[in-house]
Amino acid sequence: MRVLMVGLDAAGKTSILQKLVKGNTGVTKPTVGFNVDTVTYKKIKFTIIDLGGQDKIRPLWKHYYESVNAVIFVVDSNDLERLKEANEELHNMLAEEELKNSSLLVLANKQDLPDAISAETMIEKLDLESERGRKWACMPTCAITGEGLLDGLNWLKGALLNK
Ligand SMILES: Nc1nc2c(ncn2[C@@H]2O[C@H](COP(=O)(O)OP(=O)(O)OP(=O)(O)O)[C@@H](O)[C@H]2O)c(=O)[nH]1
Ligand SMILES: [Mg+2]
Repeated sequence: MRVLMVGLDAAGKTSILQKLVKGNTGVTKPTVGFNVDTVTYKKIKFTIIDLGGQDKIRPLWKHYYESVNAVIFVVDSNDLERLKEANEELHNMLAEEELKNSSLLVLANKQDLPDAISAETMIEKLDLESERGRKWACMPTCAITGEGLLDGLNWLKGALLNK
């Protein structure tokens, strides 16, 4: 299963990939380009492509849309100022024809931080209910503890198999 992981810079994408692959997070640098790794969970092999989220390189995301089964959109739940920007980038991306049939998993990351909003609030802030006709879910995660990450893979597995 080919999964694209995107989201604004510093949302925690590379940390999430590290946690899933190595079991712990290390020091990360802003991703320029991409990281790719595979994780096998419940007999499903997930190839996760982690793209850099800095605004100048967001235009590169579209080069990876082809033959993607699902998109993971990671949001910093503690960065309330940039939720609007995250909303815009998410919906711009979902408007792309190539992603019409892909499932969407939103990870409300950094749940360990004091101002983090809940997954329910994230659904409202990102207008996810407007995504009719698409399989989507929003889950609370923490890259550092790994909270929610396997629940996310489990949901992706279900979304893939029920297609
Ligand atoms: N407290 C907390 N910090 C996190 C969490 N996830 C990531 N971070 C921190 O957030 C910062 C950015 O994390 P990255 O994983 O590099 O973010 P990214 O989304 O890959 O960023 P780009 O590559 O620039 O798009 C790092 O300092 C991480 O340690 C989390 O769940 N909780
Ligand atoms: Mg990164």
